[in-house]
Amino acid sequence: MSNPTDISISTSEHPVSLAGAAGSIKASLSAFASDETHLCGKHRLITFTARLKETDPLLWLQNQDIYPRIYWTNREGTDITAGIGKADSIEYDHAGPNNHTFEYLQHHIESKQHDERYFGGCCFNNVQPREEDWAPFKSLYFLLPQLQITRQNDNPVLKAHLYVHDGEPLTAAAARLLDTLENMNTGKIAGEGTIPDLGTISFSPSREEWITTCNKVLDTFNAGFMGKIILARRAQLEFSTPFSPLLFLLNYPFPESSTYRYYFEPEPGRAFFSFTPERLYRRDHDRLLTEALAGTCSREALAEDTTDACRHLLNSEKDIREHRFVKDTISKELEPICTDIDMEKQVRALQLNNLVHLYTYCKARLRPECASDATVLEALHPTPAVGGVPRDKALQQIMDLEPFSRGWYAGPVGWISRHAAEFAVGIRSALANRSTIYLFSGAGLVRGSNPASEWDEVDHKIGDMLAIARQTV
Ligand SMILES: C=C(O[C@H]1C=CC=C(C(=O)O)[C@@H]1O)C(=O)O
Ligand SMILES: [Mg+2]
Repeated sequence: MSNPTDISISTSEHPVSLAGAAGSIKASLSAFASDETHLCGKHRLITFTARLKETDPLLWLQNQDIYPRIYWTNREGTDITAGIGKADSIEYDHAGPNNHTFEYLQHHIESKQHDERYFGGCCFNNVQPREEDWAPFKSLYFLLPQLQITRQNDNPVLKAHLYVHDGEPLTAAAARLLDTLENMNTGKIAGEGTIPDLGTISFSPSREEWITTCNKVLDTFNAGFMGKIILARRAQLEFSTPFSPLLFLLNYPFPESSTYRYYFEPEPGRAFFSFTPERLYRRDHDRLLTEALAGTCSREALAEDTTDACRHLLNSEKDIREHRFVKDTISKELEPICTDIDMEKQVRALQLNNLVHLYTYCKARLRPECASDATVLEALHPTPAVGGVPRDKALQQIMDLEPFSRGWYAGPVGWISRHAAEFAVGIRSALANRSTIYLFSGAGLVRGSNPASEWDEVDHKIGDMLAIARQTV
């Protein structure tokens, strides 16, 4: 077979209901698969799209019983996708340095003949053995959904991906997709479902252990070995019965907030999700957007309003130093791979619901030979907002000092296509395994950090997720 080319078929010009969209896609799909001129393997991916009347992708997803299930909202809320099923995927599961993982991803995305997005994520560091709860997540797992609702700038569409695998007859691939379309629920939502009662919560490390570990780290700063390190905590929540982790997204109380919403559920009840405010980067061909985000103040800690929290943060010498490590490292890492690096001079305050962060925006142009996601991922991940300075020493310390594996926590999560990508940093995140949910968040330690305040900072960072779990939102 020569290189198959990919095509896109639009099935409805005017917005229609979900059932109408599914019907027109089924009709186009059947017509396509029964056309003999298509049987010669000319096409690898055929994308069918139908415009939809107003549809909420998250409510649609909640109503579907087809896995994997994924969900993505960018920080601005202008780019939303909910997807089900696996048309194609890029999966890799071998321990080793992350640059191998990134190159594997690059090699596979580059070989595609189409520009559709693959959604997924990767491990923070790919060398640490992971607990069994992480098993379905792999070193790297990106997938092209079989069916998805995408809403960009308030224009929802239903998309179906007919993907013909090597050696597979077109009719078999079409039958698979048709089956998913038949099983897609187009009816009314059966009711939201509720989060069951929260039983126990335990923290790893304990507060006492955290303080001891932080003090050890502060000694390494005084000895001059290290500049910054981010230590994370894990909270283990046990519920009375298993439930759908999607309820965390459905119950998120701040739909207008400046956070990404990311959800990846490879198997029923086993999901990784994140309400992260932090962009790793956005790439469109050679144009790159990235940022430094580090340094935190909570409204609660000040018992004052957001304006005061912003003012406090912009005058906090320790937080500015904590932020500076990230800003300087990003500039240094971009230098060899970019031109036109435009890193804002002035640091700003980014307001979330209960927290304020220091934030610096950066844009740059990738050099032609560097315009690939493997190059950008290797350069930027992990920034000293989640790793430390110097990077390798910090990564080793994190593995030595944290009493759990990070898995996908703080790893790059998002989507990638041939010429574009957007990755968020998977912090303020959770791993769900039926009735157990692990929450992850961390804090940046620099010389002068106070271990007890850093413990409280992490409490505030997981505050929204804990409130959902306790049903006190
Ligand atoms: C590592 C996390 O937050 C980072 C991002 C913003 C502010 C941070 C801080 O002030 O410590 C952290 O560097 C996390 O939430 O898990
Ligand atoms: Mg901090």
